[in-house]
Amino acid sequence: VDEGTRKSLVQFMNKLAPQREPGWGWNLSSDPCADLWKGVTCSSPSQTVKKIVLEGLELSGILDCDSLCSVKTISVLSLNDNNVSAVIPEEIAKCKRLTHLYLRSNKFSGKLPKGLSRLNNLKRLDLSGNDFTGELPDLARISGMLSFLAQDNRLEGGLPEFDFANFDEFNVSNNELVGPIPDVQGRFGVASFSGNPGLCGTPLPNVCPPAAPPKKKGGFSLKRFLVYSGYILLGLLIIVLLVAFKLSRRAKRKEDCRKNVKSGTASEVSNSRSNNKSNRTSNSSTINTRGNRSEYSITSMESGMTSSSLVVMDNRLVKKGLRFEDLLRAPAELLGRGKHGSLYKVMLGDRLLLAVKRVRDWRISKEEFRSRMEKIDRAKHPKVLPALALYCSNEEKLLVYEYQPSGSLFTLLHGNRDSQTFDWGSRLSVAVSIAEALAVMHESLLVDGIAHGNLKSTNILFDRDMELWISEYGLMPVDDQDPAYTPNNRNSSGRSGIFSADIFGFGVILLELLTGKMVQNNGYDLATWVQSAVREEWTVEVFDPTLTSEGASEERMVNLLQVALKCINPSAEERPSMSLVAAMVSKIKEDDERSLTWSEA
Ligand SMILES: Nc1ncnc2c1ncn2[C@@H]1O[C@H](COP(=O)(O)OP(=O)(O)OP(=O)(O)O)[C@@H](O)[C@H]1O
Repeated sequence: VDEGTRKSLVQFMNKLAPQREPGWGWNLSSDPCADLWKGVTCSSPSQTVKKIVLEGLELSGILDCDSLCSVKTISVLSLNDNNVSAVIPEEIAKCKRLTHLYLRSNKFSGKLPKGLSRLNNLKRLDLSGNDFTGELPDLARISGMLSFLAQDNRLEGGLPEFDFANFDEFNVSNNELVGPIPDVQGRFGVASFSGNPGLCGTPLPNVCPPAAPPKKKGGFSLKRFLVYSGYILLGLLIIVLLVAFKLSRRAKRKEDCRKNVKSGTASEVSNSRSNNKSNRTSNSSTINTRGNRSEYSITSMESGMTSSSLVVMDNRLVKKGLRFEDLLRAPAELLGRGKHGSLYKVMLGDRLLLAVKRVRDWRISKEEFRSRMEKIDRAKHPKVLPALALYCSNEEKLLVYEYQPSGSLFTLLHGNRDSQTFDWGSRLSVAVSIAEALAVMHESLLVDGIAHGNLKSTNILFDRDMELWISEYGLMPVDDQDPAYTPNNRNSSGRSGIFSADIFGFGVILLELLTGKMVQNNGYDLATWVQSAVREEWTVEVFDPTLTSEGASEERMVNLLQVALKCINPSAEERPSMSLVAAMVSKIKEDDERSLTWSEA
């Protein structure tokens, strides 16, 4: 473990337990992993600190998050049953990798930091048996939480709208909370909420008072009358125009349809991506073909699908009452035909745009498929695009995702984006986001053996706010013909080949980010080219010229290239784990940011 990490850990412990037993380690002359510091767990091959568990040790200092959170690899902190006091500092927000935070039965006090709600990877949080006051931060924005325990404090204010469907533990009893209890979906009883005289609604026996009627607005004025009549007239005009437009479109469609039927065939339009240029023909009844776009309804894909096999996982779609028939009837546009299936853009109602993936040739029973998708859904990582619904019969598998309007990493790198450049800092951020998300997913789904299975730049999507999403996680069986996959081998950390294939995929994404070059043949061409370039010692020539002309640090590009080369190591067993990769990439980004701050200063 490097010296910086050791220093930070010792500082953290100095604040927590200034007097401690010498046998614990926790000093600068020893190593937390090699010398087995008290309560420290490291990941075995990479020797990075993963967990700190210091329970029931009469620790009576304070929590120094500044030092703790500078060790980026920590995912578990437990200080249960000690005497740690004062507040949880705002800097806790920097512990981005934390998945488990246990602070039960201590002497913490004061308000909870807002930064707690920025710990996007948090799954379990135990704050019970302290002296916390003030309102709860908006923890409901952490989408993957599984448990929240905060009983026996003095917390005030209302409860956030937690998504109780995912929780297996929840307790806020014996506090000073007020207001209605959100819908707990029958999962938690009175014991989870009792001892808060101001709380009301199910499951507590006291009914909430009716909401106060909205305040009456001021009296009627001529001005307001004129404004409202103006709006009404404008609304009517828009409706008339819309109806006229729809009627004329319908007439045109009928006309086109008649022409298509006459000509006897309808052409499907190929994937717009370069690797899939050939037009195919189909005997499906295509509704309408305009320019290089096709409109289908999904009905044309498949007959014999039954409504009963649609599983709707997203609350918004449950509320909308999504039925399988709605999906089948909606207009759909073919976006691509990849190795593993086709992707359709489907317009549901006026506003909701969906991406429906039809998976091809996957011999997995419908029960297995469903359970696999539910496990992925439960892992709920904020950067992994959740499936909104799924359909499975033994022959056919469909996955429904939200359509992401800002394209993929592939289009960002290789598309025609005019003057917009994708700079070095943004590329590093993308690399860190993907690596960190995959590290958490690999860890959560290690036992189930579910990796992404098809990691590539077309599966890294951006939403309207250019937030990154990893799409199609676990949707494919890993191709056992793929040399990146070594089915029976387990590497030294016990990971099966399926996870190593993801690490290879990530390595290729790093190469794309560094070289700006397109990938063909699953990334082997790019990997081989870069490997030979590095052997020939013309490393610098491999980098994307826009990066070099932007002045991106050559040293850090080389460092990132070295990480990429480790990931694409032909021997799957020698590839590093995803959490080690994430730590290496994050370190490069931190160095880059630090050097920027220096040069600005
Ligand atoms: N949810 C989505 N929203 C918007 N675009 C998407 C979405 N999912 C995929 N895409 C884009 O649609 C195109 C086609 O997707 P598809 O999954 O068929 O391609 P692929 O990833 O190359 O194939 P495969 O996954 O079968 O190997 C890709 O360019 C992809 O980036």
